[in-house]
Amino acid sequence: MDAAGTSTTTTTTLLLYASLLAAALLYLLFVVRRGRGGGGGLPLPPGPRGLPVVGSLLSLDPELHVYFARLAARYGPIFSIRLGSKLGVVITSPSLARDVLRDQDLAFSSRDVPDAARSISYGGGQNIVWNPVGPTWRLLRRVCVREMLSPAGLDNVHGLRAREFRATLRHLRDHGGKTVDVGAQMFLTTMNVITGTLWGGSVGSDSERAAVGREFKDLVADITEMLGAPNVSDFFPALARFDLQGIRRKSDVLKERFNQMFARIIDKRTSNNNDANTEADFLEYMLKLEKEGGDGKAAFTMTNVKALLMDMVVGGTETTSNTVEWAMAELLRDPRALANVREELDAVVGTDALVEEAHLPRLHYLHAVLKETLRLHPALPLMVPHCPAADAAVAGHRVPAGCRVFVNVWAIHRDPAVWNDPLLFLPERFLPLTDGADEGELDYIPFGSGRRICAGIAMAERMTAYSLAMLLQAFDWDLPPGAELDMTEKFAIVMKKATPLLAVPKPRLSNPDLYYAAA
Ligand code: HEM
Repeated sequence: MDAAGTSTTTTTTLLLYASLLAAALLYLLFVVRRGRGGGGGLPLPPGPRGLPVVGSLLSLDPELHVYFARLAARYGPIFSIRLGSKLGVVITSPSLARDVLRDQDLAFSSRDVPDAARSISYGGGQNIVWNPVGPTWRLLRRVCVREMLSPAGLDNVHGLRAREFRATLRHLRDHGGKTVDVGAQMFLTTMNVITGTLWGGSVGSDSERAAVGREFKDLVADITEMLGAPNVSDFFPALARFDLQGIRRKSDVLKERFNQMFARIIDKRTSNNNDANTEADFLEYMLKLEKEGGDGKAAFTMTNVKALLMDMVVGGTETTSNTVEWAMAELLRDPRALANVREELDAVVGTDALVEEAHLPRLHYLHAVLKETLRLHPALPLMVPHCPAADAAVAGHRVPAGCRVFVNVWAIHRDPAVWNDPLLFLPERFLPLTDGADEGELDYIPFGSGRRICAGIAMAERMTAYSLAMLLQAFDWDLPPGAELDMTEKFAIVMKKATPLLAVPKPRLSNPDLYYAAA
């Protein structure tokens, strides 16, 4: 890290500590401490004792998934940790993950909404991710999964994906020999596919769309940073109104920028409403549902329309593009696995044609590479935390209502009791694709499980497979001269590579015209 970066980090850390100190004092001043919650007889899960008032906040490691894995090694597969006035409960075994996510799915299906997320999700209760399970959540999920994210919904916009992938292909071809930021490139492609699926061509020309894509990219990066930032308002909810670190103010600004972009896109669509060429895309479907007012069980408002657009744009982009970036990084340091992917691509597609989505079902090794990538680098290492609405019991321990339940997927996926050589990148462990993971025990859960399972699995699987296939079928890749691969992770709600993967593409298709073929 350079000097400027170090000083920014130091300032941020000092600010956090100062806020914590202020929070602790304010907390003591303003809050009458409540008792330890409804008895229930069962003990809380074991865990570090922590300090009065702040709990374990001062010993938190920014790499939260690794820190929690260390604590699990000491306290066991269920432990509790107090962070300010909040209690966290961390699950680190496949059988307890099954208990929480499947056997007691409904009891654990609420969310403890972080302050930043409340702002970004239009006050909470308006979108899928941060809504408790209920009629609104059901309606929103059904709308998305049925109309946009199901295999059939995805088939309807197959042409759009092909066009966006061809545009990326051309861009990389024109960059042949120059260094490319693989994750940033894949982010733009994913963003264009997702926004294209949401509102089709209503944003205008290609260059306008590229500009919108760039603006969204910065906004999504800022939002995931806000969601991952340790926030005093979350550790001491009674102090949230003071917004001591200004995170809510920043989140409100980001939300408003998104809001204005969505409003522009919706206005443009509604003013073109009589246009016979209006596409039957997801936005059109949502606007129709908004006019009807819902499904009779739950209302569907313009705020829901925007909150759902936010879910798709924020939930679908970095998760997908980071996975492709990790897969490329793993393959660039494993020539044997890379050669296997190539051999399969050459057998199924060859080098005289472009890879198409129709080829994907025959690319078994490539799918195994992606599964292995998500095993070692799950996009959401602690998932989206769950929350019991009432006191619950797990493995003889009390899990109090309102606490934040983390499932450490990252640690479960590296558990030597479950996986042979857990730290090695071995796609073969997923061949044939049905083997290698015990569904019953939930030892492989990159998309979660139960009611709250990722709503975008079909899209994620198609996009990651198509992206990786395209990058590897059409190009050879080298690291820039003198560069070394750095596989360090950076924890955030969506885990990143600490340093972006930079690599140099070299075209390998037999006919240069293929790179410029129309979809
Ligand atoms: C490799 C890519 C992806 C991974 C690894 C991933 C993983 C996850 C995980 C772990 C959760 C939380 C599950 C839980 O709370 O139990 C989740 C939730 C969600 N994901 Fe994904 N996701 C990916 C891509 C996508 C895409 C492409 C979309 C949509 C365009 C999407 C939409 C959602 C939504 C809406 C939720 C909230 C579900 C709910 O709370 O009911 N995801 N995802």
